[in-house]
Amino acid sequence: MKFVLAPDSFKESMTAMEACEAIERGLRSSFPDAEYIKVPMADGGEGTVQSLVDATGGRIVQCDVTGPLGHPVSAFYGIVGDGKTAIIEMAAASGLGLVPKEERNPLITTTKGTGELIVHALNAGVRSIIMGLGGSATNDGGVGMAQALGFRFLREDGTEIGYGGGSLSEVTRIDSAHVDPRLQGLQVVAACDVDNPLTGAHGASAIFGPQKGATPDMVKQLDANLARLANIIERDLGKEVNDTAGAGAAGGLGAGVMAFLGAKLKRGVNIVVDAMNLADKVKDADYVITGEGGMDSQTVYGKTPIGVAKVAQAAGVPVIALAGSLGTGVEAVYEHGIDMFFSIVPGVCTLDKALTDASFNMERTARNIGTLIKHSKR
Ligand SMILES: Nc1ncnc2c1ncn2[C@@H]1O[C@H](COP(=O)(O)OP(=O)(O)O)[C@@H](O)[C@H]1O
Ligand SMILES: O=C(O)[C@@H](CO)OP(=O)(O)O
Repeated sequence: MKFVLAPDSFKESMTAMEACEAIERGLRSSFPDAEYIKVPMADGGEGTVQSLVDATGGRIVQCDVTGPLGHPVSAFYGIVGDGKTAIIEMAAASGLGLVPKEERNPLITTTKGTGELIVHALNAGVRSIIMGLGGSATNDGGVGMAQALGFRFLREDGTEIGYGGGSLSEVTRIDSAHVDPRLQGLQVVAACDVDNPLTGAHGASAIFGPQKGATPDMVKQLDANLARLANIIERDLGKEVNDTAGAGAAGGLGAGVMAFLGAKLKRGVNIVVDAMNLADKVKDADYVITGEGGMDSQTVYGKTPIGVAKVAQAAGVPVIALAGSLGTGVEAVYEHGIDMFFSIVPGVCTLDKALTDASFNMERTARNIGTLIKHSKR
């Protein structure tokens, strides 16, 4: 018997690896000698660094960088086991969680710290980067990141603009003469959590600006500034970034990584599926078990359980999903390769209690599933 355990992290209760371990403990009571392949998954959002580090025997690197408001913050990134690839979650350096609610203002917040994480990783000798986009406090089109890497964004009079989405109204040209030479030959893939374009009614500013503190007037200004940046990028760097799906992720950092790092944008879970060689691992499995904290009608839009289910389905392996909460419309997942899903929560209780008991609840549910499978095989 072979089980592939490929859950996402359960927000605020279990890392993906902890979820794998709890599932394995539960199944082992019926299948003590089965093969358990633990594949801690992620979709490019929070937990991606931890999952890829855990899966590859890599390490987490802590470092101080410029935070979204320009003050130092303590951030981190991961280096996978072979030492050649870094995993960066932009939110670790430039995330909304780093800015108190009353100080949120995308006119001034910068992605410079994300660029500093890249410099740190380059100093550590990496040749490729997987970058998770989402959860940002910024709307600067990745200009702060690019500034940290040596790009200069110049005003009419040749001086450099300051930080934030507001300053982009002053850019008249981009000077690439002093860019870090190590960017040549660096491979970057960006894991986007959304597929919005850079600008317009569905763009970064209109859709995600308000949650970062933008008023309706600010949204207009930010949107116009990103459109201006896209035009200057096209003229000075020869890259068309506005309409690519994902360009609007993380306040336009999606566009920025394409323009300044030559990055490819992908759906986050697909990047992790590739990085983990999931297709190889599920080939001869009897069951694939996936899951995440909450599953609902949104799960089918590229979340981890669906990304995992697609791979399992292609290999003809049945998929079981385990979740904390099952929300409205979760039945949609049946159409996307998930054969059955279960909540691990035993009954009505507070969220605090469900989060505290997560690993016990997971183990018990997995144990019941294991017993059912064992008896069905008689
Ligand atoms: N062990 C758990 N039991 C019950 N609910 C949980 C558990 N873990 C997480 N949740 C709930 O599910 C929500 C979504 O979690 P998750 O799907 O992991 O996050 P995201 O949607 O950001 O990927 C959490 O905010 C929490 O309310
Ligand atoms: O950072 C952002 O602008 C958005 C979209 O990428 O993130 P989230 O989906 O976490 O709101």
